[in-house]
Amino acid sequence: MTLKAIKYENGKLEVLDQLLLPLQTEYVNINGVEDGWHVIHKMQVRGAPAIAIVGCLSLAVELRKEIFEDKKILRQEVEGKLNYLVSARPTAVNMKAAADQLIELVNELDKNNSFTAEEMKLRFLDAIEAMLQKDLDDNLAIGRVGADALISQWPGDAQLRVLTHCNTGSLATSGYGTALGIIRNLHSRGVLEHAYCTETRPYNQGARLTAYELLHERIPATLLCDSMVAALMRARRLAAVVVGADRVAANGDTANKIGTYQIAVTAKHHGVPFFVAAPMTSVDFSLPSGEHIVIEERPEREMTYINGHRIAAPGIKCWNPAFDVTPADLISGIITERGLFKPAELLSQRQVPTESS
Ligand SMILES: CSC[C@H]1O[C@H](OP(=O)(O)O)[C@H](O)[C@@H]1O
Repeated sequence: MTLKAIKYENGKLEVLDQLLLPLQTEYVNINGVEDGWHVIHKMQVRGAPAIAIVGCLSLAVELRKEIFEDKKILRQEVEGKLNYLVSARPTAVNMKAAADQLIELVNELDKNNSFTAEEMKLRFLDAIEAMLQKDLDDNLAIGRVGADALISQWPGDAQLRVLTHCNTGSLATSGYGTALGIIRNLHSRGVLEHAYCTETRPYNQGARLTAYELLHERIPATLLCDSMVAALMRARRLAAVVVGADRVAANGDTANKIGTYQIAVTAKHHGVPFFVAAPMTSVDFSLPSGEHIVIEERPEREMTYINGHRIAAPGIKCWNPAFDVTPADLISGIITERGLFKPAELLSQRQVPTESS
């Protein structure tokens, strides 16, 4: 049973407060989009897919409480609140992509005179609530595709040692995870020798969240400081690095948690295949390359304090980008629910419609 970052039932939404993990397990009630915006912005919930799901569900919670008689008012309220939710964190594309799709839906429903305002609202709510299962289905598919890919490029029947960065598991999605889902799948097949997770300063998604998920399921794992990746690759032959993504550009350049780029450079130097695992909802075909991706900068306090204790010299200037961009030429493959693609092959998926759940 994997950890649940998101609990949603009959219009009630709760999110696991990830700022308190792993030592405290507390759920936060989400009563509307204001709550949704704040838990995303403060990173009480995080992870590209989870951000989109929680953001949209926070709108669903709010709409369920209202009765609408005017379709135009419903459409305007939906558009305004979705665009507000997109502003909570700028780099991950999933919330923006979901907002665009839902705004397109609500405009279609508004123009369709066979629907009353309440029927339009119910159709809209169904589309939002379907995101949970769609994301889980995508993650299970990514797990299968990714495990097949890693096994096929690893000689013989030797077990695999895999490194991952940040947290891309059940705590970043609706369940199972993306890159961590591949590690779960390898473990379930009995072919994972060991997983290595980096602490992922300064938010410590690896030390606090990924390590927690791996221990929770008794998956053999070792925690590394971010500075230890090169030494590990020199000491142990890794089968692959697999990481998540916040926004993949059309050419395969990938924005992911800060530190991903230097792991990719290190992997290239050591001849370790480097894979990105992401659902197609994380691909932004409107961006030709990664140079156009907006990189969120977070407050310096997130670097200079741990649990309220200052760890850096008072007064030192800080730079705290939450993401970096790994160029496509450092990426061996992009693992999606539709299959494994080389970065240059990704564009072939641009017009392929996403199956509804
Ligand atoms: C499947 S999660 C994708 C992505 O999101 C994480 O960022 P954050 O924890 O700041 O939301 C990290 O970059 C993961 O790889």
